[in-house]
Amino acid sequence: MSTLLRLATAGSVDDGKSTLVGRLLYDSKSVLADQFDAVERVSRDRGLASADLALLTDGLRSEREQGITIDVAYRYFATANRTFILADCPGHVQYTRNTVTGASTADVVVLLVDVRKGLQEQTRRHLAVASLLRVPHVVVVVNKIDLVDYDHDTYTRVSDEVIAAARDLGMPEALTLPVSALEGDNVVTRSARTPWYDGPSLLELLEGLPAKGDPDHEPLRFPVQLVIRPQSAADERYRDYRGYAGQVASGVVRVGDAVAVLPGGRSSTVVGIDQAGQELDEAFAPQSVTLRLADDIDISRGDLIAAAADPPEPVHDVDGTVAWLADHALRPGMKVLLKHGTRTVQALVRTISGRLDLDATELRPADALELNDIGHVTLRLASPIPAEPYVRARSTGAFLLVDAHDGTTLAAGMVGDALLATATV
Ligand SMILES: Nc1nc2c(ncn2[C@@H]2O[C@H](COP(=O)(O)OP(=O)(O)OP(=O)(O)O)[C@@H](O)[C@H]2O)c(=O)[nH]1
Repeated sequence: MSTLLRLATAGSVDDGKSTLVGRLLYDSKSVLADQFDAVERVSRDRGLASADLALLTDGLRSEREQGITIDVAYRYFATANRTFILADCPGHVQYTRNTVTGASTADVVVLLVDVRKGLQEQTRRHLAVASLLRVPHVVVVVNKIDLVDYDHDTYTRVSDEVIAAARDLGMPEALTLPVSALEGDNVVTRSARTPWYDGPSLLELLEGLPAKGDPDHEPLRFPVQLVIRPQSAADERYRDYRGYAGQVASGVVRVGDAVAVLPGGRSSTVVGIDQAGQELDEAFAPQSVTLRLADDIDISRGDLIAAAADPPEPVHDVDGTVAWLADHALRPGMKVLLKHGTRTVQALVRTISGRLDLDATELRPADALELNDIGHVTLRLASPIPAEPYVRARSTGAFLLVDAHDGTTLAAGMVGDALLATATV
């Protein structure tokens, strides 16, 4: 089993995310010497006394991609014990969009709080999003502890506040720790300046978190990205070749497995699993492979190959919890595109059944969802999708709402009443 850990950072502007990530990369020796030289040079040019580690992170952000990752940069780094994929979300105004994007695939969210400010509205919002997205672990870094002279009581007050808020949002215990990203206290090594804290450093904590669940216990979900049929294969062996390429979204697929193809519902058996010219006996999430089936079924991009014993039901109506990410409001009657796995269908917003009130942690009636609101909606689809509750399957329970005209992402959504389940726990 891989010990890969996906982490996302979140926090309000200036809480120190860039500095923390830079410190983590630098102190864990994940930064190349030439990158650090460049940071020292720029810091000197700007008249700073010491290297500004936030510059390491800003370099990372310039690697932004298009589309859904537009506001999030990903970076791999590794220690002797574990490989990490870091989704770094800038803390500007549209914090929810970034948090949702980064956190939707994360095993752990590292949430920063400035010890002098304590729990903020945005901290609550980030906790709510992490809770909705069922991120397995939340680590709250109580940062800038150097600015309160490493005071134990101040830390405890903030830590207690955060833990209570997390509990109100139905989250399992949030872990908290005192940190100075600037000075490096408790980031990679434990600090002598916080003798009252006997827990692990941030890196030790991240290295020790349990890895993702065993894919063997999850049902197979394989969204088809591409149908492969060599038209003029010179080699006779490939003349009748027909394969379905994609990425295993969850579970394991083995040769001989019975599968259902959705939304049509036809069933078949896996007779081959190909990957880069090799034949495999099995493949598991998140491997990209090509499946061959025993029967000649009409399958196209956007279909879902699922375990025959446990297939999701294709539905025309979807109840969902959405984080609204657009500047214009979401209102009933609006027409959008819904992207689910590799399938895109037209959708009509029928009702808004509520908006999450973060202070009361409950749903309140609403006519519209504004930028960064989290709410519950019902959607009618032009053609069915095999949707299943997000609480059951994170990979196939998630969807995006997209603007039909310009393709921008309007909302990140989760099938089902994740909100109510969360808010009433
Ligand atoms: N004293 C002290 N200052 C810190 C600490 N961490 C960050 N800072 C300072 O706080 C300011 C903001 O830090 P950044 O890392 O840029 O903040 P950010 O949250 O990443 O902000 P964005 O990149 O805009 O999202 C900078 O001046 C940092 O040097 C800390 O632990 N102690």
